[in-house]
Amino acid sequence: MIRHTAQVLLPVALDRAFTYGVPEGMEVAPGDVVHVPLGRREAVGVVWSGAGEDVPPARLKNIIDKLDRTALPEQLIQFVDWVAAYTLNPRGIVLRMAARGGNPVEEAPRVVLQPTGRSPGRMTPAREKVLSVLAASAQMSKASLAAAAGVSSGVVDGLLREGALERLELPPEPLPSLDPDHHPPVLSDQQQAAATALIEKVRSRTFSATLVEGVTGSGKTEVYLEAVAEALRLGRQALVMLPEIALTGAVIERFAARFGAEPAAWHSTVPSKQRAKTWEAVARGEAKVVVGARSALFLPFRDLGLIVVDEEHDPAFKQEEMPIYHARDMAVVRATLAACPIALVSATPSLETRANAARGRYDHLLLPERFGSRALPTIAVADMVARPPQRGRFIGPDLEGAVRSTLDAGHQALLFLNRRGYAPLTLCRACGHRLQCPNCSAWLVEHRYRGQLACHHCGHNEPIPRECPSCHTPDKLAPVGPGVERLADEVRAVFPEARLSVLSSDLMHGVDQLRAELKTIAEGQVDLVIGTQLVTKGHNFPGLALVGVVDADLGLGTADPRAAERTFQVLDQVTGRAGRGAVAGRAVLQSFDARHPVMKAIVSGERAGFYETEMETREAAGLPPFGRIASLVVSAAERPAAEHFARRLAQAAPRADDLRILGPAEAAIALLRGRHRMRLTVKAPRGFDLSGYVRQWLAEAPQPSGNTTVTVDIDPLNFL
Ligand SMILES: Nc1ncnc2c1ncn2[C@@H]1O[C@H](COP(=O)(O)OP(=O)(O)OP(=O)(O)O)[C@@H](O)[C@H]1O
Ligand SMILES: [Zn+2]
Repeated sequence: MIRHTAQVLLPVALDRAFTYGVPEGMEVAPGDVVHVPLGRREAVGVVWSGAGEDVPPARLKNIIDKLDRTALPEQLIQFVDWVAAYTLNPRGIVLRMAARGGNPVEEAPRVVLQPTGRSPGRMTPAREKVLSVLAASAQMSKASLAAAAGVSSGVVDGLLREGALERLELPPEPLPSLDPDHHPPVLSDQQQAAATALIEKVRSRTFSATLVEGVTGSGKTEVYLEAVAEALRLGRQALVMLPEIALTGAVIERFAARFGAEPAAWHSTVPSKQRAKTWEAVARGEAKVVVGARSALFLPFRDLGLIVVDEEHDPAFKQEEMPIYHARDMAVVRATLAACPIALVSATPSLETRANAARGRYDHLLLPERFGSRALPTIAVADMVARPPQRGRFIGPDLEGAVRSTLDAGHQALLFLNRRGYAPLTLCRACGHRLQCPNCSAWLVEHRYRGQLACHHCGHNEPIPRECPSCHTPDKLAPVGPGVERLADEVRAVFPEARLSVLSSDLMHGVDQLRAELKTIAEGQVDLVIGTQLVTKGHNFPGLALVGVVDADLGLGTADPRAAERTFQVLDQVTGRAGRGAVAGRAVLQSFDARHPVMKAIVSGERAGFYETEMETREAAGLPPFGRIASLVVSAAERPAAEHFARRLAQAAPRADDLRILGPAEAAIALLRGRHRMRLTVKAPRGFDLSGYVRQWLAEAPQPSGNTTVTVDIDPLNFL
């Protein structure tokens, strides 16, 4: 007899699916979530399509049972396979992203009380009050009934016992439905044109990709909300992806104001019970709009009608841990599979997306002006060479003057410094020793508020020592350079009267506190804000008149080929927080290199010119978006092992036309979490199948042994 079998993919670091027998009487289809035996354990897996391996009947194990969960849609299965094949992550690891819903929790029914019409044995004033409250609103929960009547719950219990009230179980409350016409805005002509174009795309029910490029404050959010509304009208689902979960709070409020109810949120801090509910609601097509971080891309949408990637240029869309993938790029793939439009939204698009628009692969919608009568901020560079700050200070005279006049006028100012902690480096003034992480090639960052030195790469923490660990001289350790904590000290000394808020991820206890703080700022209860990149993204602080960038050169001195692009994006975005309300905005950029093309572009607002020059530079160097890159990082506990294997790997690389392999070279962070790292960089022309090439290379090359590992990053953003 031929036994019926099924392929089951498990959410673990394996690429292949396993073959299991299907017991008599059980029916399974691709996407079904099942329990299977795995060694001596039990595991949850997903029935996959395609062939598994042949298993001799005697060794074939049966599926244990099928879970009571909505199956993963066919499209999600295809998507997992696609992402795994492109990124070279094992399929099981990618599946784990898609199966994150966890087990659905049986929802307790809502219990309410209602009158039976029978009178209690004895009537008291308290009992009368309860019954009269219920007469007005037929059903209530016990707690709210007692509260509304102003009696103890014992009174209600008495009425239940005597049969004057009865219990009723209601099904769980349905999700609030979003109304596309709840509160539509009046759009400007420019906004309306863009919105109409997007709405047309949603109606067409085919794949298209559109870059929505609009200056900060042009109303990009308002525009894509119209496309979301159209998806709602068609009864279809929409996914809106944001780079930062701190942003979701404000965005969800805007959605709620626009549609009369909150969309579903999906990110790492959503409690697991809620996640399970949301996962199911998305799978059943009941959750129509999801606002989430990159992992929302792996939700089991039933009928996806639109994807929006807001702040599409943001590097936070790239997940740097397993599975390594770029959520913006994979979102385009997802839209292709779903045959729906995708909108990539930004004030400063990535060069990749702009190049796709220039090649005509993406449509390009422009919003060149701010909404209403608001203007973009005027921007000036404060030359730190010509007019340096006082010794030991970081705010120069130009910026200090600008802050002072802003505060005097009763307006808000923001000082941006993308460095957490007190000082990025601690040095011994007796012997010159620099305090370094024991596990990484990185300096330890002083966090004075919590009295620790921390490594921002591995999370290592140690108390701040009193004496130098090298020469043992006491009290000679000195901070070098500023972090936001040190800047805060300076600000307190220079502007003692200002109400100050310091926004840095490590100073906030969770997303809720951060959101509360952002709200306080938006409401104008703070005069001066000091913030890291947390404050640059998409926030609306209506009273903010001045943005001061303390170190505008910070991102430029790196070997990252995208350094100029990144700096341009960050500076445009952070200066774009100024002047969004009634007061005009301005920005001051402190720079030691005032003539740098990035500073010039930001000051003059010559965006097109900047992009053109950057494109030319990239093209000349064969870098993305004109060429392709993959990187292979070999790491091992011992340096010689990493070096040796990296060399053997390089030797085993198949020859290919136009393809170059650089390295192995020591990675910029040569030691990370106690592992030595060597980097191989593959450069290929655009259109080259890099995933296929690297897959073949790794299959034919010697396999790493011991603790040596190889991490593949297709289209890397991070070159450290
Ligand atoms: N048509 C409109 N009617 C009323 N208010 C609008 C309209 N368009 C934009 N606004 C308001 O202008 C501000 C900026 O709009 P929005 O946040 O959508 O811009 P954005 O382009 O997404 O900005 P950024 O890229 O800087 O985050 C918001 O407070 C928004 O409510
Ligand atoms: Zn470290």
